[in-house]
Amino acid sequence: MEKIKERLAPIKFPVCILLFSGKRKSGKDYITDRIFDRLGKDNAAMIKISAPIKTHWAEKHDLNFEELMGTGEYKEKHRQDMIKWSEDIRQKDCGYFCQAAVEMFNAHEKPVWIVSDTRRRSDLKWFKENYGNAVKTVRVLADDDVRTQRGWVFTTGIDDAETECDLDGLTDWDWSILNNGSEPELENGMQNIVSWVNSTLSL
Ligand SMILES: Nc1ncnc2c1ncn2[C@@H]1O[C@H](COP(=O)(O)OP(=O)(O)OP(=O)(O)O)[C@@H](O)[C@H]1O
Repeated sequence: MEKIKERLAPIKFPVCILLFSGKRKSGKDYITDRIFDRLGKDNAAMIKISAPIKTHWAEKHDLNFEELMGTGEYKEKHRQDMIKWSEDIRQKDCGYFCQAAVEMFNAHEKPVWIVSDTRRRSDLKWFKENYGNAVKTVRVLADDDVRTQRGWVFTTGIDDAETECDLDGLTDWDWSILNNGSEPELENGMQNIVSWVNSTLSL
């Protein structure tokens, strides 16, 4: 019965898609969680492009998906192998994991999509090609010393890899949020986005 309901659910075109990116430990998950809470689960879907990669990887290697999605050592241990494997798939179809993530999180049921882990120019391209002006980009910024306090350690092979650096040269973000620990500054940044989304939803 559940399956039939799912199949009959109308496919909606999203009103807006917020693509968040930023360096490791800049606070992407922290900020997107807070924005998601404010918009509410009736309005918003949270999408993690890394989730379908990790599901496939966990199944293939009989690993724990929750730990792969978390922030601990387990994730770091598998990160490089997963990247290489997913790269091979992405070379054949650059939007493969974006599309898989949209489906995995049932995003088409919600008008607002929050993507918390945009890492590549090809991710931006895929969303823009498929959803046009609905797509908005948000860069999360934090100084290295603040990221270090949050547990970041520069790691060769990760921090100098395409997944960390591909978006570095871009400057034309719709919004940038500075997340160096000042709550008023962060609040102001989040509120600008939430207000814009709410006004777009009520059009
Ligand atoms: N403004 C903030 N106030 C308090 N804690 C914060 C803030 N921003 C981030 N943190 C904390 O810093 C840590 C790293 O943040 P988070 O996991 O959101 O970073 P990330 O950019 O998603 O990292 P990664 O790319 O490695 O997954 C978390 O423990 C988070 O709770």
